[in-house]
Amino acid sequence: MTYVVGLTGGIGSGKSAATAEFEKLGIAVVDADVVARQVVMPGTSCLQAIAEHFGSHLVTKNGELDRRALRQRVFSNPEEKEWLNNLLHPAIREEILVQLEQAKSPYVILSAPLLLENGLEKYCQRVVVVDVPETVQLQRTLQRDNSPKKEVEAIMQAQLSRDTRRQKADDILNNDGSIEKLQQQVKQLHQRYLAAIVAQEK
Ligand SMILES: CC(C)(COP(=O)(O)OP(=O)(O)OC[C@H]1O[C@@H](n2cnc3c(N)ncnc32)[C@H](O)[C@@H]1O)[C@@H](O)C(=O)NCCC(=O)NCCS
Ligand SMILES: Nc1ncnc2c1ncn2[C@@H]1O[C@H](COP(=O)(O)OP(=O)(O)OP(=O)(O)O)[C@@H](O)[C@H]1O
Repeated sequence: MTYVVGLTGGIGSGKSAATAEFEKLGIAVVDADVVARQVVMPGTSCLQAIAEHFGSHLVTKNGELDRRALRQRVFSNPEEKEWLNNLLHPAIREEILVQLEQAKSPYVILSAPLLLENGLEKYCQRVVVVDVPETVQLQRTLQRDNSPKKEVEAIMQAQLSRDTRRQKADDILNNDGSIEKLQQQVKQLHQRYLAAIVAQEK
């Protein structure tokens, strides 16, 4: 399999902003959040299981998952979050591995908010963490999602702490500055990963 760089960070840390920069550099990105949407598309067994467990009202009239309703259910009830994770994480992992195999760029980014929580780093040669203070996470997510503060805080509580994530990182992207600063750091890491691949091939 191609050289895999795991990219993670808490909600609203800037994973999508960072992966967009890697894509501009011609690097394939496998995004767990995108895969998480694919596995609950209309007609999937996962969506059927969610409707059977939580109630058919979680499926909209056009047959799609009511994501906001499910978000409210699972992040206010740890047992329900556990049930959903146990259903979706195996399906997400399976599809991630398929997409990693299909990647054609010099290395591939596996972006996952729960990369470390779900042990996905075992598929990665290197792990980069997008790091911001919790206050910045909260402010940016509230602005982007227009979600209740308690809900975003519950999601943050369901994820690793900032310190634990930083300790497990091989590389850090500091994203508490401008987007331009993030772009500069991504370009530097890109050169390092290309050099690491050349060194590995020798
Ligand atoms: C609950 C759902 C439907 C809410 O959907 P919604 O569109 O509102 O949010 P979205 O999927 O974009 O997630 C927003 C952020 O929430 C965080 N998050 C999502 N799922 C989880 C989870 N199970 N545990 C902790 N944080 C999570 C991540 O930081 C994610 O980037 C959705 O998050 C979901 O299906 N989660 C379970 C699948 C999962 O664990 N995805 C993460 C893959 S690593
Ligand atoms: N350096 C930055 N300066 C200002 N705003 C930023 C910066 N980086 C990201 N943002 C904004 O903060 C919000 C969160 O960023 P982004 O969506 O990339 O985070 P994420 O980690 O992918 O979030 P999630 O875990 O919810 O998928 C977005 O609205 C994004 O445009």
